[in-house]
Amino acid sequence: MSTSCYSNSLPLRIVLALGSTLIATKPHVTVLSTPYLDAYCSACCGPPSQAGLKRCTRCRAVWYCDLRCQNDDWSIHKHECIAIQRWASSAPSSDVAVPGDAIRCLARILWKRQQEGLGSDWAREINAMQSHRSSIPPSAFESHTHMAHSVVRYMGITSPAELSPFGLNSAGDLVDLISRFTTNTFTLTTYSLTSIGVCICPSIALTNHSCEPNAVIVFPRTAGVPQAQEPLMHLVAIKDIGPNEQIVTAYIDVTLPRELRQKALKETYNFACNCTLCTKRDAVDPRAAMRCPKSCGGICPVPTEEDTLTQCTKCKAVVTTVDTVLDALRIGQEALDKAESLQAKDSTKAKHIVSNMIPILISANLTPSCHPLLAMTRLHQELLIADLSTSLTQQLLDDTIRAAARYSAGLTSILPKGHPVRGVALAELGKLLAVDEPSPHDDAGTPQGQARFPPSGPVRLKLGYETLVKALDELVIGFGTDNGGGLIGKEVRDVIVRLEKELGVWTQGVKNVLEDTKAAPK
Ligand SMILES: C[S@@+](CC[C@H](N)C(=O)[O-])C[C@H]1O[C@@H](n2cnc3c(N)ncnc32)[C@H](O)[C@@H]1O
Repeated sequence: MSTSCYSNSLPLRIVLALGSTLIATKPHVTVLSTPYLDAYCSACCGPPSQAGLKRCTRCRAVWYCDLRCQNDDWSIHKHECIAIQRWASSAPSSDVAVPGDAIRCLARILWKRQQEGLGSDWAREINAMQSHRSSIPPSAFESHTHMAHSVVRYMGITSPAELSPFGLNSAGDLVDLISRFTTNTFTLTTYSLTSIGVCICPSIALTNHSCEPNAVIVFPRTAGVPQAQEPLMHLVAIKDIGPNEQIVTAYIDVTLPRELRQKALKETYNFACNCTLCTKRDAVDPRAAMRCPKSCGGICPVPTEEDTLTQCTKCKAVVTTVDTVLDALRIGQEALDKAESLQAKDSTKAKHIVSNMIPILISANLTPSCHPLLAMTRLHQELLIADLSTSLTQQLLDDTIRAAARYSAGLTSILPKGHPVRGVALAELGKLLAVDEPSPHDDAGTPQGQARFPPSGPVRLKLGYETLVKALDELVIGFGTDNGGGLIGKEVRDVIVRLEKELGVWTQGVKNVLEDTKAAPK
């Protein structure tokens, strides 16, 4: 595809190898989501050091690593601090004492624009971001207007005249800024891809979307980067990119099937995607696939309400359980939505829903990569990992490893090697396999074909080691080869070194026993 498809798209003249960092830049504005305000620094967006975070004593809502981070943020936080206190004083409950991240991010853009100057490069770059002001659908217009009211209230603006210092001549200009924000905002993530907030970065926002991206956006937190430059946002090539090829990233979760991707892109970004993945119809999409009803090893597309005739691409066996599969897909999606909404508030209930639903989806013959089974497995893994921190039992650890293995297997058939999501999932699985077992089971004498998963003892450690080596191979692509895969790459390397030592001890231990046995008097 040439560079000239969609107005400002990022041009590219040279060949770039996978794993290259194409851009590393600090976003213009970053904001943490409310649940993460006390867990990460509001300036560098890093996790707390051993000394913990320090709270702003005035608004008592935002936290910093130390005085240096607090000072770095003060020129904007001095406005924000007053706004948060004003908002909290009229909030109906403590749950909503701080406005959402979108409102806080928009206000930060406006304060920073005022500070930098309306004619500054900073302001020009924000103004140049694409807006859909003239073609916003009525539903989005309503939500933009609602957001505009909240921004004005949060910033303490009481008349249209008070908008002009921020470069806004009318309320319509604010709605326009909100449209730019919605179209160009990025998710702020940790070095291991947990979403913790939002950010605005006009240069990287020039990249267009594809559901089969050749580049990704990550925050690797590379060793040696001064704290004041963090969070540093990297655009990394995950495929070799040729001359005249457009750099494309994914705006949405590309593990979703076509229909859901199209819906999300239309609603938030106002376009119909016609990338290769959205237009190719010949192959079965693993995001919407089930196993052959005759278990021949082939797969079939899942049936839809419109197309109920589906058969195995290998042996041509026809699926006769169409109604069961359609029901499983429908209730699976409902259960996923419910469990996701409960994850933070009532994780026990969320886990109950997920662990009841997964066997139903598996028995409907869905492949591990099929939606909603893949998303459900990821959620299951997250919930189990959260439980592990409070009670580490062998049963729980093994269940978590099985969920992580199923999730990794599902991702492998969807995402290309080197995609950071794949690398992080493999790293998670490897790290789980490397956890000290509370009560290892005795696998000795189990015939090969019937070996249980996960294994115990040195076999498990070896599997963990191999998984982490594979993970590292992927992480150094997805998080950048030049920085060794960032902080997650370093973490994985540390566990690999530990396992090498432990496996060495095991091997040496076995050798010693063998030698002792040989040397023992008969
Ligand atoms: C973050 S901006 C990308 C940069 C934008 N093309 C520009 O000129 O500034 C997102 C907007 O670009 C357009 N866009 C991005 N990817 C596209 C695609 N694959 N097909 C059509 N339009 C796309 C849509 O209008 C979308 O709302």
